[in-house]
Amino acid sequence: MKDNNSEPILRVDNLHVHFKTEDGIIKAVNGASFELYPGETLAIVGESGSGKTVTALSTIRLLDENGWIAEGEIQYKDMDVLSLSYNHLRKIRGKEISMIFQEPMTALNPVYTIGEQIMESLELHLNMSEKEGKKRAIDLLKKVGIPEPERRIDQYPHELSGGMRQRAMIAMALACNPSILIADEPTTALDVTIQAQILELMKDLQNEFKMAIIFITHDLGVIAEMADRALVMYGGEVVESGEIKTIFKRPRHPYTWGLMNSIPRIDKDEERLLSIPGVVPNPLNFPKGCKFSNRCFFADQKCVDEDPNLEEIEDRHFSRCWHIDKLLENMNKVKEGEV
Ligand SMILES: Nc1ncnc2c1ncn2[C@@H]1O[C@H](COP(=O)(O)OP(=O)(O)OP(=O)(O)O)[C@@H](O)[C@H]1O
Repeated sequence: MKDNNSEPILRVDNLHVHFKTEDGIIKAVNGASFELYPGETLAIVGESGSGKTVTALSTIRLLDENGWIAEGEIQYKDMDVLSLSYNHLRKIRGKEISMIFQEPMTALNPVYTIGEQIMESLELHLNMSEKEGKKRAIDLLKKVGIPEPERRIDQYPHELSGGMRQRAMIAMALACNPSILIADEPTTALDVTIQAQILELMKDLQNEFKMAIIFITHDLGVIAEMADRALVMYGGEVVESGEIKTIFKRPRHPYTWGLMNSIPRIDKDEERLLSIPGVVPNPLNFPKGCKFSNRCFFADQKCVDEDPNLEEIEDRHFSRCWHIDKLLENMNKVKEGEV
């Protein structure tokens, strides 16, 4: 949980990330800014291609070879990330800022045992002896809920079930007690029961390890319980940001509202699913005005012509929309059953 008095541990300001492709320059992130506070969970939400992963990975400059940070500032603790040497960056990656992914096999090496992989990280970053490392690895496997850790430590990734592999990857990511964990769709590939267990585990570990989490997901439903704040991204831009409770109670961007309406409600007799028509715009050729204008119920000529700024619409709640008034009117109509 966020400590309101603390300084941010990570600050990203006006981040622009580009990729060179045969078809031209892809503008994947277009001016994203955010802060991350110690111990909090910040969700980055949006459909596929909205720039969530690239934004998060840019914080440790982990971009594909054809990509670069075209503009912006990134500050981690008192360090200017964009001017760090490669050696310095390597010390931060995996130790202070670590990652887990949707597919654990991206992070786990199939030819080494789970124990060897955790111990390697401990040796590399913390200079631990083999004996100390093994003890810590067993302890970590226990913490992430892997039964019989003394035996499992000698198993290879393919010998574990999907849920257990996810737990092993989490153990590896937490080995050096990071201050930030980037979790990129960590539960998307798992069935609902295992998904709930992994989310619960992450919350417990966050309390124990006092780390901040950047939780990337396309599913607003997942973050309701998990996150303190959210950035909603569309077309490489933040279109709404704020406390998670505020965003769920009072969404102030038509895109967020659309995402919320795509969550099936089990507490309603009649399930109402208004999914968002159309697809995310091509990053080689964004519309001139608001990037969401061609899919928005409320768009008019102004939206097509002029790109709105991200404005603070109430305390620490930001939205990038010309027509919050129309959105509110419509939300009320839906609430009253008129639409
Ligand atoms: N190496 C690359 N070369 C070209 N384009 C890329 C590269 N990596 C990412 N992109 C593009 O950048 C945009 C943002 O990608 P990103 O992976 O951040 O989206 P996302 O919101 O995380 O979606 P997903 O959930 O599908 O990963 C997309 O249009 C993607 O195709």
